[in-house]
Amino acid sequence: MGLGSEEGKVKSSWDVCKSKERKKKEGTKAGCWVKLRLVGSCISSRSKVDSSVSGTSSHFESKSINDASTDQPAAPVVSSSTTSNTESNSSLSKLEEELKVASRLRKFTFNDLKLATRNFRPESLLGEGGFGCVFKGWIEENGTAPVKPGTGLTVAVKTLNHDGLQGHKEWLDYNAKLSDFGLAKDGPEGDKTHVSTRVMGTYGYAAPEDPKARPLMSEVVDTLKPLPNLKDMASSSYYFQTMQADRVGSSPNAKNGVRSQAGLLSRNGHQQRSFSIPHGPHASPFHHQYPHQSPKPSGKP
Ligand SMILES: Nc1ncnc2c1ncn2[C@@H]1O[C@H](COP(=O)(O)OP(=O)(O)OP(=O)(O)O)[C@@H](O)[C@H]1O
Repeated sequence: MGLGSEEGKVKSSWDVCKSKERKKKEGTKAGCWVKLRLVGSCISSRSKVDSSVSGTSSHFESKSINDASTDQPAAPVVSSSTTSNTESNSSLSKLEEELKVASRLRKFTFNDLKLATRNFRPESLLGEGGFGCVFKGWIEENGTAPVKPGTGLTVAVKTLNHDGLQGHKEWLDYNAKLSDFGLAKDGPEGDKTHVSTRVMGTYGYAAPEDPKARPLMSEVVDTLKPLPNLKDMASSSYYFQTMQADRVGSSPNAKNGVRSQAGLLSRNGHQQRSFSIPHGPHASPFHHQYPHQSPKPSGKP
């Protein structure tokens, strides 16, 4: 990315950034989020800012802008060589992959980036995106320490807006130790009649810096084994039953042409409540989500 064309924008962008910053400082004590890229080169791993030094909440992300570059300080990207047939195996290899990437992370302090960009000074401003300003800085080739301008690696550091959510998800993920063991089943959607038996959910997530906190996949599988047959659970659910009834009712082959309402099945002219709802339709968590009529357009005006 050429820097010359950015020169004209620098002053005005900086003014915009500064005045925004001023407003934010007055209104909130929220931390500064930063994102980092190499200029004309790349770091193949994602990195995180340690905000403990500055006491502010900071986020750092390195992004490749030139994947063809081979002069890299970070380890090469590990290729995925695991060929798994089962889902748990592929999940396992995915986790392994994540751990390998995590082990290559560089951890920056806010101060590192502050010094690298010479205190985010106006002269270091490269430009402004929708979510914040981008500054030029210099860090050592194989580490995180700031170095003199013109030496080491040139990087672009983005300070994310205080009230923006860019990078928020990654930051939360990084901070999570083990979380969300919730499991869910894929229900039928639209035209699809197939009910997936695949269990969706996060088996567990360990912070990259603490891989020991991650449970072994075999432990996860053992935990899941005693669960009741999820396929049966799904097909006897209120959601599935109602969906089926609605589909039969809206089918052109439906004999009596009576469409079902949520929670009621129409068979042979008799109305009966779906057996999967012991306490009526309000017992279902899907009650408010599922439309009473088929979402499928009828094709008629
Ligand atoms: N690596 C870089 N080298 C040189 N200039 C850069 C670099 N990265 C960003 N810039 C400058 O900073 C400006 C903003 O970049 P940024 O990545 O924030 O843009 P964006 O993706 O449009 O923003 P956002 O994601 O906030 O909407 C760019 O238009 C460019 O002028």
